[in-house]
Amino acid sequence: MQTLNVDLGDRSYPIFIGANILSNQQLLAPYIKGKQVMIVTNETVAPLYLEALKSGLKGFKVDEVILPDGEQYKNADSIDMIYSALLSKRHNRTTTLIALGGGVVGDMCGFAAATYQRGVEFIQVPTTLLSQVDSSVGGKTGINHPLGKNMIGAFHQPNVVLADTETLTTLPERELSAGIAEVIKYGLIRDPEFLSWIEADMPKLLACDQAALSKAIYDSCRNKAEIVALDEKESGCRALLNLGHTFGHAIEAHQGYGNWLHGEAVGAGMMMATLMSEKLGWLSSEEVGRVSQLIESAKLPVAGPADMSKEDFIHFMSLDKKNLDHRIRLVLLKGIGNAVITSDYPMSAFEDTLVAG
Ligand SMILES: NC(=O)c1ccc[n+]([C@@H]2O[C@H](COP(=O)([O-])OP(=O)(O)OC[C@H]3O[C@@H](n4cnc5c(N)ncnc54)[C@H](O)[C@@H]3O)[C@@H](O)[C@H]2O)c1
Ligand SMILES: O=C(O)C(=O)C[C@@H](O)[C@H](O)[C@H](O)COP(=O)(O)O
Ligand SMILES: [Zn+2]
Repeated sequence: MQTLNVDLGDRSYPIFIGANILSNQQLLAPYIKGKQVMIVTNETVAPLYLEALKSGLKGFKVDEVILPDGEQYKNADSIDMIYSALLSKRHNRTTTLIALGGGVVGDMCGFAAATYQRGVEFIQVPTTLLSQVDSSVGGKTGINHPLGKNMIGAFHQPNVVLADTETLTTLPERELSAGIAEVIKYGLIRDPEFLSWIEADMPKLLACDQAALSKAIYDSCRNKAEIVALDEKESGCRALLNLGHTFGHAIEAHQGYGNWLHGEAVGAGMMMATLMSEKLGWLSSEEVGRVSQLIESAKLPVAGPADMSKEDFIHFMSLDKKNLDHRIRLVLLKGIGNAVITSDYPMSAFEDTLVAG
């Protein structure tokens, strides 16, 4: 088992990465302050891992709420299901929520924890590659709105993250690829050495090789933990973790949540950010080719939906949370491993990218 720490002073917490750890009472119990526990999971994950998790919670009063499965259910109705379960089972402020699932479950569980009785504690037990490399770390929680992705939420850090790599053995291939999008992102924004490793070991990642996945998870979480420690609430460098997301969130919202997986939209979005960086003279055509080859090798899309117009992109991107002064702020690449956030670019370069996207 590997351990990382997210350094946030008296709110610091560990990330444990290893096989068959989600039923380990020694890892869970120290991060549950009271006697009550509410497990938040969904219809797909519950039959796979709920009983294993409960076996590591002996002596606690454990309840569970099983949500419908899908990005389209990352909404207020699902949050209300969690609140109703907590209230009907008389959970008080000493309760601890446990998110058992991917990023959708984790974001909603975290938001319910941030808001139930003005805030209770929670634990992340991520079970997709994407949630193990990204969503379970850093405290971004929330739900979608029809007008935009993740538009309602809160920053609320977990007490601990248990990334059980054994759970990835049941993950569909399409979901594995979606998680690799966020892994590639760390290499592109700040870690060129990691990017070279991803390129070389892509076949192992796609084959669900445990050693390769463990390294990808560790190095992704290391990158994310470093950024979160520097800029927890995204007033600066944390925005770089949004590479590809301004385009990608527009794709998800336009296509209807759940049609494009988040990681697929991010893959297409990172390609669009790369192409725009080339138009600004910041990337060479060889570098663009390298990024395209890498995203494609992960079985991810390298372009947006054919039925999405320039106006569709602008409609959703103009609502993005990073925007200031009515200018769309984009994370672009001034080189491989060198991301910047800017709204200072020629509109022609932006619009040409949207048309090509
Ligand atoms: N908070 C953050 O920092 C952050 C970061 C990245 C992404 N996100 C959010 O995360 C979401 C995407 O997360 P995701 O990619 O994990 O999607 P997801 O949560 O929808 O999970 C993907 C699918 O895999 C299923 N599943 C989960 N674990 C499984 C397992 N072990 N075996 C088999 N099936 C399993 C799920 O039920 C679902 O059908 C998006 O809403 C995105 O906005 C948040
Ligand atoms: O943790 C962050 O910060 C990220 O940007 C990680 C992203 O991969 C993730 O999709 C996040 O939810 C997007 O943030 P948002 O603020 O644009 O919703
Ligand atoms: Zn993301």
